[in-house]
Amino acid sequence: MGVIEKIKAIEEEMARTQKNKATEHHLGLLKGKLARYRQQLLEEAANSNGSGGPGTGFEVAKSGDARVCLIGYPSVGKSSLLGQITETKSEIAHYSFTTLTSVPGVLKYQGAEIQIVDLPGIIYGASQGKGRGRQVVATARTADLILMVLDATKGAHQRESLEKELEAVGIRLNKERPNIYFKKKETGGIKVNFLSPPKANLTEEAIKLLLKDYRIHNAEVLVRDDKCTIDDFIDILNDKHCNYIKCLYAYNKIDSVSLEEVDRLARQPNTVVISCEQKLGLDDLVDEIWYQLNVSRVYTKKRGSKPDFSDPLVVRNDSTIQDLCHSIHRDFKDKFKYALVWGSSAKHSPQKCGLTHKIHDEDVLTLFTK
Ligand SMILES: Nc1nc2c(ncn2[C@@H]2O[C@H](COP(=O)(O)OP(=O)(O)OP(=O)(O)O)[C@@H](O)[C@H]2O)c(=O)[nH]1
Repeated sequence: MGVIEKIKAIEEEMARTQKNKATEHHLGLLKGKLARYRQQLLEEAANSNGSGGPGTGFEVAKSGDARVCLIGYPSVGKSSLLGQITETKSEIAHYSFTTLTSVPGVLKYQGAEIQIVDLPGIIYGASQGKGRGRQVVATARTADLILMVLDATKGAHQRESLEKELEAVGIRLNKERPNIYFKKKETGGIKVNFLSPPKANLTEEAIKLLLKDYRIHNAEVLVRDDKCTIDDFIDILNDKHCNYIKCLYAYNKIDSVSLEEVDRLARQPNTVVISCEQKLGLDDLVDEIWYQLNVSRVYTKKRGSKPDFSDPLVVRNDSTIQDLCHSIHRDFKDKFKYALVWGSSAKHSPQKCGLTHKIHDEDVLTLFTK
């Protein structure tokens, strides 16, 4: 039996199995197997150059300060959106499947450059190993933020099925990595500990059953969060293939639905409502993209001259001067002597700071080297 058939058989068995306390462990085992086979399928795809290596006209080099991937069904308006918020104008035809290769555009936000990649609108079937869907997934994994573009005139199924597809290939949206410590050992058997008694279905028995199925006989497990589920533990077992990515939902074409519907959609979490045609909500969307990326701009200034506000360095929020040095060059921190810092992170202006100083958005720094 091939992997695809095995996946199908497990999915069928899961659909047949009633969900209740008695079947919980059995379902957990099936889910664990399913995750393993899906991983195998994606690995096979990657090895056969299905992940979008050179020559497929798909993979895009990561450039700019952050990457946002657009995902959505054909004709929801991804190309129109890209045309509105980035500097790359992609051709829009009034029929489906115009986006056959990904078109990277650059969104300039107060000097920072955010790469926006439009993925082909064909993600469906990716988890079953079908065609281009796999390549879409491989690129989606590299995103700092996924922007799911949805058609406000269509029902909830479009969002649900995209989420299901992403879920099936190990992309977890708006979720933190489960707080479980797991380490394989050479000897000593299986040791399972809980910081506090489990409140969900992840019990010691469930963990031991899964580990046995994964042929892991020596390991240490510490569940730090009492709300962790069997699914969370399966994710930890398949950690290399799980990506935890933020997702922003953009409902387009709000010009074509009632105000009540716009209001209902806009109240959902992590959601922005827009109309590319009427140019509604686009500024809010760009602000929200920036906010969700969770990055800060830092301006550098040479001694005696004004800072260059047109060309910021972009670092994750909560970064230190050491992180900033690392983003300039791998070895830069070895040359670093001290920095003068202006801005909200400085106690007085300028403050003389070392490598451990935490920088804030829009700080200005002069770096002194040895
Ligand atoms: N009413 C309305 N129509 C829109 C809006 N934005 C885009 N459209 C229309 O939706 C259709 C599809 O737009 P595209 O931008 O090509 O959509 P896409 O998601 O890139 O489609 P594919 O290239 O097939 O993946 C076009 O006919 C657009 O004119 C909008 O805000 N309101």
